[in-house]
Amino acid sequence: MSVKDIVFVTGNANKLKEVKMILSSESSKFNLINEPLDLEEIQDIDLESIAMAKCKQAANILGPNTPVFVEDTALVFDEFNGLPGAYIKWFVKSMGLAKIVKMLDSFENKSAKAITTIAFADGKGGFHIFQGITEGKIVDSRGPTTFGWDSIFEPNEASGKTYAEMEKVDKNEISQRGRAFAKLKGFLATEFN
Ligand SMILES: O=c1nc[nH]c2c1ncn2[C@H]1C[C@H](O)[C@@H](COP(=O)(O)OP(=O)(O)OP(=O)(O)O)O1
Ligand SMILES: [Mg+2]
Repeated sequence: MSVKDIVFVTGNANKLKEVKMILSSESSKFNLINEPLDLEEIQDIDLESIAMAKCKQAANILGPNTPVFVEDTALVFDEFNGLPGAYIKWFVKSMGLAKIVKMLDSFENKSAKAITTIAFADGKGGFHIFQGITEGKIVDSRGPTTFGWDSIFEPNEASGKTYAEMEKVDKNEISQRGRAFAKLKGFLATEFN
C-alpha cells in the first residue's frame, strides 16, 4: 500500500502540534504535510460554513487532486448565544484574556463550548465535515498562556483544571480538537484509500 500525502493548512503551530499527536497512531498510513497558508475566514455564525470556505480556498490553491484539511476552532459563550464563536481569535488578539473573562462578570452563566470543525477535501471532489465539542466554563486565567484561550477554559471533565493546566495527552483525550480528529481518523481509516 502506498503512503499518501495529506496536507493540513494552518498557520497555528500549537494546533499543528496537537494534531500531529492526535493523528500519530495513523501516521504510517499517510504522510501529514503542513502548509502554513493564511486563508481568508468568512464572516458567519455557522461554523461548518466557515470551515468549508477555508477548505475550498485551500483546495483551490493546492489543486483538486490534493487531499487537504483545515480546521476552525470556536469558543462559544452560552450566555451570548454563540458569540464570540469563530471570532474568539480577534478577541484574544485585540482585548486579551483578562477582558474576555470580564465580559461575563455580570452574568451568572459562565458556560462555554469549545468547538473544532474540520473540513476535509478528499482529492476526488468530495468534501467532508467533522466536528468535536467540549463543554466547560470560563474562569480567571490559570496556567501558561502559550496557546490562545487555554488558560481561561475549564472543561467539565477535567476535575477543575483549565486546558493550560493539563498535560497535552490529557487535553487531547477530552478536547474539542481530539474529538473532531478522532472522527477524521476513523474516516481516513475506513473510507480513504
Ligand atoms: O485548543 C485550543 N485552546 C486554546 N486556544 C485555541 C485552541 N484552538 C484554537 N485556539 C485559538 C487560536 C485562535 O486564536 C482561535 C481559533 O481561530 P482559528 O482561525 O481556528 O485559528 P488560527 O487562525 O490561529 O489558525 P488557522 O490558520 O488554522 O486558521 O482560538
Ligand atoms: Mg484562522
